[in-house]
Amino acid sequence: MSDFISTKHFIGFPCTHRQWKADSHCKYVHGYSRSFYFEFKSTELTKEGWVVDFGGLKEIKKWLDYMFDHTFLASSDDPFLETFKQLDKDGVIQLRVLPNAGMEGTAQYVYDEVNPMIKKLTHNRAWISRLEVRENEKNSAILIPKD
Ligand SMILES: Nc1nc2c(c(=O)[nH]1)N=C([C@H](O)[C@H](O)COP(=O)(O)OP(=O)(O)OP(=O)(O)O)CN2
Repeated sequence: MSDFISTKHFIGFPCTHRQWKADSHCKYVHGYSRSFYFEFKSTELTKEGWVVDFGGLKEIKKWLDYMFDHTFLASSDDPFLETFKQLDKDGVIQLRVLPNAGMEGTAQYVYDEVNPMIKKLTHNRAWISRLEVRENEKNSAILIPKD
């Protein structure tokens, strides 16, 4: 029995974040166009011979748009969270809160949200075997789930 992997690259998600615990300039709000590179794995293919349908991932794209398209990402323990909530209320930013807004934190968050979507879509036939979250051409974090 072979393992099959298919991939999908979602690109162009302009959003901002800050790393409030950093001593460097990363503590200031800064923005990038993020991208998400998924690898999906299965040992069993669909009747068409696919791991996942490349065109069947609209729900995932919709969720990524909600989270990362023209949004302001804050870590849930950011001391300025209340200020950001007020800015969201005032219509200045679209606030999205996650446990950690950095690249590794985002990879974990996206994996936790999207892996169940893939499993549901494929009736547990396929899952995320690797996920790379990129903030620009230089920097990314890769999550490889434990089997
Ligand atoms: N492992 C991680 N390291 C860093 C993260 C991260 O999420 N994971 N994030 C940051 C900053 O928030 C920022 O995203 C990177 O800024 P910077 O250190 O300035 O990185 P540059 O690529 O611009 O650095 P150059 O030296 O100018 O190439 C920091 N680290």
